[in-house]
Amino acid sequence: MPLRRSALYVPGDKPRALEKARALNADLLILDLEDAVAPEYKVAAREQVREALRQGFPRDREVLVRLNALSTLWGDDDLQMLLGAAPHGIVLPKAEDPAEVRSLNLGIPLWLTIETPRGVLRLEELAAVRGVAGLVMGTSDLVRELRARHTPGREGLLFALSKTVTCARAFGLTVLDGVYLDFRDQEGFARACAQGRDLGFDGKTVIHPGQLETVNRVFAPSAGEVQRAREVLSAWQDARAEGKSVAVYAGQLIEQLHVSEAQEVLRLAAEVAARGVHERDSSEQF
Ligand SMILES: CC(C)(COP(=O)(O)OP(=O)(O)OC[C@H]1O[C@@H](n2cnc3c(N)ncnc32)[C@H](O)[C@@H]1OP(=O)(O)O)[C@@H](O)C(=O)NCCC(=O)NCCSC(=O)C[C@H](O)C(=O)O
Ligand SMILES: [Mg+2]
Repeated sequence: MPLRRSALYVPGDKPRALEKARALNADLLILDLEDAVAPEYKVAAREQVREALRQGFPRDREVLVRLNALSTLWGDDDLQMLLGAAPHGIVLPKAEDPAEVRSLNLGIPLWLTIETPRGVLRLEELAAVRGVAGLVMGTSDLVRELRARHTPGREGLLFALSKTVTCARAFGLTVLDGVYLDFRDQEGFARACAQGRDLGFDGKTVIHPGQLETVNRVFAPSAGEVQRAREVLSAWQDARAEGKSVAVYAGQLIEQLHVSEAQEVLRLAAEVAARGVHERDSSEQF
């Protein structure tokens, strides 16, 4: 699975943001035609996104586009534009109907936003549709629809968050956590990132460039985790060379599954390092 720690929503009606996004350290960009764009700018935004895709983005960036729901005035035209422009993926908002998702299997990977109670209830069917590559939490819509509240621990969302992660894992999909709206609050944002990581998300969607450094750091293995992974592998190799079926490292039992975990940590760390030059070069403050 590619490195997908951060996914920045970029409003499709803001040429300055579309331009700026090219140089930002987001693993994915989600060019947005849906909720970031007011109705009167929908048509212009579609043209601006088409032009941005035509001009292209850096090679190591995955570029997705979130279209308007197909039930809206704009959805069908958005889809036609995207079939021609061929981004790396199409993000469907408010996904809840597996038949509609099946009808969108058009050769471009599909990402589903899970942000309605019906979407949560039908997750297994949605995640199983051929062509679906990832699930994206839409926590703002979901909080509103559930009549829950935005709390620091996101208690009202835990069922949906965990069910989405579980379904993504069951079907081999990438899974991204929802946005943190208070984009100047770095401490609260770091806690929300850590919670998402600990729940099993691969990364998190963000709304502002100033959130990228934190999300990229939290969803990457720490230096301590990398060190531990190396030592686990070394302890395992020693144990196997001695003919043992399991190893003990730092007083803990190590089995094959822990070896696989350690290998995954090192794989992610290598991918982060490969991006690192680009990230260290960016000293811009927001
Ligand atoms: C939240 C914002 C409206 C804040 O905008 P602003 O006050 O203009 O921020 P700054 O002045 O601090 O911006 C500094 C520079 O960064 C550029 N910028 C800002 N945001 C972005 C962005 N998202 N992508 C690219 N570039 C960005 C500005 O242009 C400034 O550049 P410069 O001119 O060089 O100084 C704004 O950040 C924003 O609009 N964010 C995105 C909002 C959005 O996409 N919303 C929809 C997605 S969230 C959602 O719907 C989730 C889900 O569906 C759910 O239900 O949960
Ligand atoms: Mg939404």
